[in-house]
Amino acid sequence: MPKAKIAPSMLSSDFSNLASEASRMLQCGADWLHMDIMDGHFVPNLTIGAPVIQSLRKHTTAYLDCHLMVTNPLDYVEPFGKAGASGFTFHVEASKDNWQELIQQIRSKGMKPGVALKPGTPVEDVYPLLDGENPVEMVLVMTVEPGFGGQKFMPEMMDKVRALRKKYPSLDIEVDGGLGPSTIDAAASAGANCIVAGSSVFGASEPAQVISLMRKSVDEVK
Ligand SMILES: O=C(CO)[C@H](O)[C@H](O)COP(=O)(O)O
Ligand SMILES: [Fe+2]
Repeated sequence: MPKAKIAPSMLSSDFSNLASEASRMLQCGADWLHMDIMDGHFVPNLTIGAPVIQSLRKHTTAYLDCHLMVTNPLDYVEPFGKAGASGFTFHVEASKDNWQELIQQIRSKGMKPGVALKPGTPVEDVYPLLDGENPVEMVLVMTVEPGFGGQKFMPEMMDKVRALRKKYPSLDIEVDGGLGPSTIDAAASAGANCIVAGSSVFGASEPAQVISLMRKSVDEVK
């Protein structure tokens, strides 16, 4: 299984101090910064867009792992590429008829393509995006309904992670929603290696300890 990537979700940060919150997380040992993009339509919440990514990019060289919970992901590819996004993960539910073009465009703008799936979406729906000649490089398995931080982890989603890990041993598999010290072992043993964690990291008195505990749990899985 690929190495652990711990990605604090900046959704739980103090947005008025985004650059310093980002550098605090990197100092605490974060590998990636997870950026939640919500359009108020695909999900019932509105967050940030390309201008904020562009502003943050001026302050850090870190990998910006962008999770696009938007109805028309193709419209976001060019602005996010220009803004300096590193990963561009779109939802399979929002890309039924244009995922091939999406993947190709994301790559052509220098970003790493990923696909996300909501709890109600069967894992088989992402297989075509992994089996073609231009596959995505990461699958994000939602472990809560997308839209808000601070929700409860859905352990039944681990069946999807296990199925993906069995079929794609070297794939980056990300889990997102309700991850923290009490749920990391379930996710790691199922085969997840990219771990998004918002409230558990930002709510901790020692975020570095939470990050290192989660990394250890993933990297100890054989
Ligand atoms: O995509 C998301 C919500 O749609 C967030 O990344 C996720 O909820 C992280 O927050 P927490 O760790 O608090 O659950
Ligand atoms: Fe997310």
